[in-house]
Amino acid sequence: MFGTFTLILLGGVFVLQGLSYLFRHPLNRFPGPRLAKWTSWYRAYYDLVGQGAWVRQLEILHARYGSIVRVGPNEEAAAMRSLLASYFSRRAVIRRETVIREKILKFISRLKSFHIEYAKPVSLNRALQSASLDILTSVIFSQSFNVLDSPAFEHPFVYHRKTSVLNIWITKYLPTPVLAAFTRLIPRIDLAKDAVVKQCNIIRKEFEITQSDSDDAQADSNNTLFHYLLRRIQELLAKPATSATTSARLEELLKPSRLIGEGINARFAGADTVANACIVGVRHLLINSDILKRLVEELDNAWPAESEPSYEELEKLPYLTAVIKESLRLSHGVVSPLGRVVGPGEAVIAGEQIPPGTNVGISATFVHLNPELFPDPAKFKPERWLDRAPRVENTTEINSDRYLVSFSRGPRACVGIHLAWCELYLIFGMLFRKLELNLVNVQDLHGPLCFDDFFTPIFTGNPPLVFVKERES
Ligand code: HEM
Repeated sequence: MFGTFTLILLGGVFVLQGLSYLFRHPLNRFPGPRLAKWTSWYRAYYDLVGQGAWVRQLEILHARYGSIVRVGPNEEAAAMRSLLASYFSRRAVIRRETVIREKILKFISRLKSFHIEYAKPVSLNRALQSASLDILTSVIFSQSFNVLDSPAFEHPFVYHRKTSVLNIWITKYLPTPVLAAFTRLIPRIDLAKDAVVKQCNIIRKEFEITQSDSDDAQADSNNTLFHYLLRRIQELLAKPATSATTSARLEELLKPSRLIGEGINARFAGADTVANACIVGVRHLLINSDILKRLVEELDNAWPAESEPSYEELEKLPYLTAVIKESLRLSHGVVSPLGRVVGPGEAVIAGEQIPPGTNVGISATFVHLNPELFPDPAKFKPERWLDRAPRVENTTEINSDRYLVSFSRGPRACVGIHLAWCELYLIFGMLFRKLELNLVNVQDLHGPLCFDDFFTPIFTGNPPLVFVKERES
């Protein structure tokens, strides 16, 4: 009896709070679906039941309500960061170039022997995902995950990717016990969770080894992410001028759970994003022979058979650069709107005053596919990045680097940007200089390239299948 009464009381408070929120909230003047103003389960429906359909729903909402849409009760979407930024600085990345190059050579050699080993064409998406995971893990950890060694590029860390990322939305909305029951009920999700847990365990182990190996932590040659973070935080703590507050903050960063978390974060932030840019770029190159021909010509001229240009030399190639920018534009980076909090003062967005404290977010897709910024936006056109017309006053600048927001902008932008660029130059450069990819399913690749929104996009539809041959130099 008492229990029922408490439930009714709690339910009443919840409904009253909801109603007052609904009618008195300062964001009420912004249009949007009624349900979304009241509960974040509106979005959860598209994330979970629609399995990555949120960005598609946002397109519909923008078409219906205009450029600003209220999509949640309050949503329109340091020290560790600066340490990560210096670990991934341009100079540090260039120092690790040989490690990246080695993994790409391994990738290329696996592609070359694929049809002899398996008597079938290579499915490129998984191959590229495997390569990017091995490159990243070999750069930041003492050993790479070596998924490139797996038969037919089907390592579980790559194979279960889609179901693994569904966990992002499940963990966002469900409390842990419900989540545990849910994953056990659906074996596919359980398997994917297993793949994620295994990767987290490898990273945890890597941290424990680094920690126990404290003498080596001083050695410059030991350049893993954990060695670097432990060494730098300890150096900062040892500085005589460090205040008590700063020390407390640094001690907090030294906690194993925090550091392991950063390793896991880097693993999941830095592999699929690079793979996606490659998946999009390679696919478009394979179905646009003129673009491919121009790229290969540029590479052949800059790269005689007997030499291996460095990343810094490849960066100077204009067409290769344009191909990479176009691949980044159409792969978007992160497609879920990235949340930022307005403040301390008001902000003006699309001509509207937004109160401080409001969570706002814009998906990179709406920028990258805006025809006013990128004319004919769905088309893969590297030429748009070359010989851009000078900006005419009071007009929108078109095809501008300013609107290439795959890495986001400002203080929360990607810390791995230099590593990503280096990987992309070397992957695109080496792949198309060294190999000939003969597409066997051209009919599957025409039509728009669609994706599901799992924070980063998961591209749907059939992947390119290719037979690979070494190019004659
Ligand atoms: C084409 C490749 C990449 C793209 C498009 C990309 C995009 C992004 C974006 C948009 C963010 C901001 C997320 C937010 O605001 O919450 C981000 C954050 C981040 N990225 Fe990347 N990224 C790429 C590659 C990498 C690589 C190679 C690494 C290396 C580990 C990396 C590590 C990170 C980390 C650690 C963060 C979180 C930074 C923070 O906590 O503020 N990313 N990335």
